[in-house]
Amino acid sequence: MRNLYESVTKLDHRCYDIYQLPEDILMEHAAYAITDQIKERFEPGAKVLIVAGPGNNGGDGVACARQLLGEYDVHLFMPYGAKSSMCKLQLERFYACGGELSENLTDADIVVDALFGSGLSEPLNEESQHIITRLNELQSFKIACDIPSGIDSKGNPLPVAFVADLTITMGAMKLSLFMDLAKDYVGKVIVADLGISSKLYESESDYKLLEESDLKPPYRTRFNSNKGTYGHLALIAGEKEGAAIMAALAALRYGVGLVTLVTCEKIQVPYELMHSSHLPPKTTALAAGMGLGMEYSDEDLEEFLHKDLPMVIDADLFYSSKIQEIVKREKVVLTPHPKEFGALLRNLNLADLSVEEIQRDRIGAAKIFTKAYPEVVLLLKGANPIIAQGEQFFINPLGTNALAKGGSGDILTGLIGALLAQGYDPLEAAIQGSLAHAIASRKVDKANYALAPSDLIEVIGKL
Ligand SMILES: NC(=O)C1=CN([C@@H]2O[C@H](COP(=O)(O)OP(=O)(O)OC[C@H]3O[C@@H](n4cnc5c(N)ncnc54)[C@H](O)[C@@H]3O)[C@@H](O)[C@H]2O)[C@@H](O)CC1
Ligand SMILES: Nc1ncnc2c1ncn2[C@@H]1O[C@H](COP(=O)(O)OP(=O)(O)O)[C@@H](O)[C@H]1O
Ligand SMILES: [K+]
Repeated sequence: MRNLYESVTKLDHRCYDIYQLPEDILMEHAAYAITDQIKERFEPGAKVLIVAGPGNNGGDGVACARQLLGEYDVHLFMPYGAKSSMCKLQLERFYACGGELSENLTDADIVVDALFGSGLSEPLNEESQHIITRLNELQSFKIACDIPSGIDSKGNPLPVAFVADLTITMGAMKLSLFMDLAKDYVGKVIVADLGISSKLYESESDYKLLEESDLKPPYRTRFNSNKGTYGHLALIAGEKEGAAIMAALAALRYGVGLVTLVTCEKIQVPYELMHSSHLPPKTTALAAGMGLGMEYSDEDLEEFLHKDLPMVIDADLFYSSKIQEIVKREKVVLTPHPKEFGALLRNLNLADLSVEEIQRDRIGAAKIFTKAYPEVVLLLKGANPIIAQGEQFFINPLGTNALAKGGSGDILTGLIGALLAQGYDPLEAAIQGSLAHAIASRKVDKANYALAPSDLIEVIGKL
């Protein structure tokens, strides 16, 4: 798990004021992190095009150009010259080392985008848009310095933004790089240490980035155990019972001892699942909402949901008035996708936001909910799901687009339900369920268009 920050300005200032590390030292390290990646990936002599802007993001690029001079075929293009004092200083050093500016954009093995970083403050003018479009067309390996130019501080791409293979972000991970709308632009994201370890550079943060090493599957450690030791998950099956069946199969695969589908009607269920018209008395957690439809009366729902059990709620229940009571309970995880989240916010009279408004400020939208219901765990689905409770926010960047298919969400509900039933607290169940879901999506040995829910269930057994 890594810290994430809205801005690192405060952290940079701590370096100047407390650690006595001036901007020059930080910038030299920032530039070297880019140089290092180029040297690791390309032989000396490779052609490097660096596009540097007028501020300190440009300064990083110019310093990198100087570090590569003599060993690589360096082309430094500066459409707006150097304006910040550090950028000017770097340019003087570049000239002193024999560097010359390029007049044009040129094809290259590697492109470094150091046009704008955290200082992007206005819409891109036509020239910048043209430059970025041209860079995006090149077949080069593309590195973004700090943040791809054209992505704003909330992670929203302007109409034109640089598409990187690798983003080297300076000092610490930024929230903006892990918003859904930025996912097609950032490529792989790595952090550059700026001459000081991350332990000293970073301060506490309420925002965390989940990593593969955070996954802790529910391995069994007790030898003297029986099915009851591992909990009993009840899933309410509704109009589209397939959704609850998939969730139930995922739950069984993720370690829960007993799984029962609860339904008003007699349905065919796979032989490994149980089936009942009542909530089993020893139920340890509930999952409800997926495929529920509108066939249940409030009384039916009351019968199934009356106990104060840990529960994960999904899909159709976000549209039901029942949710107004559920969010007041303890041990609740909600797993809406953005459209369902909009409905939930309206249902609770918290806000009236469109899907686009939610996606442009996912953290802000999540905060509207967590401020009103700080006990409830919210998992806002998406390309990079956000898991939030109170003031804590976790982002899971590990899932792939293979998950963009009907049924993926049902599997997630099953995984979270399985962990709740096995005694995980709701926040941990949501984090661990989301990690298992995302990591499984990478382990399915199929083309990314081919993933079916059953493939995910299979792989979940081999994490
Ligand atoms: N502060 C520090 O100690 C460090 C800063 N670093 C770098 O510094 C960057 C931030 O530098 P700055 O604050 O100078 O900001 P930037 O370099 O990101 O951008 C500011 C410059 O771009 C111009 N500008 C902004 N938006 C524009 C637009 N849409 N069209 C045309 N011009 C535009 C501004 O007028 C200003 O000249 C970081 O992203 C990072 O790359 C790193 O060197 C690490 C250390
Ligand atoms: N492009 C993507 N990258 C990563 N994860 C994704 C992507 N698209 C969808 N997912 C994940 O897949 C699941 C889809 O859930 P949902 O939209 O509820 O689908 P369904 O209701 O059909 O099961 C969510 O967990 C979401 O985070
Ligand atoms: K940049």
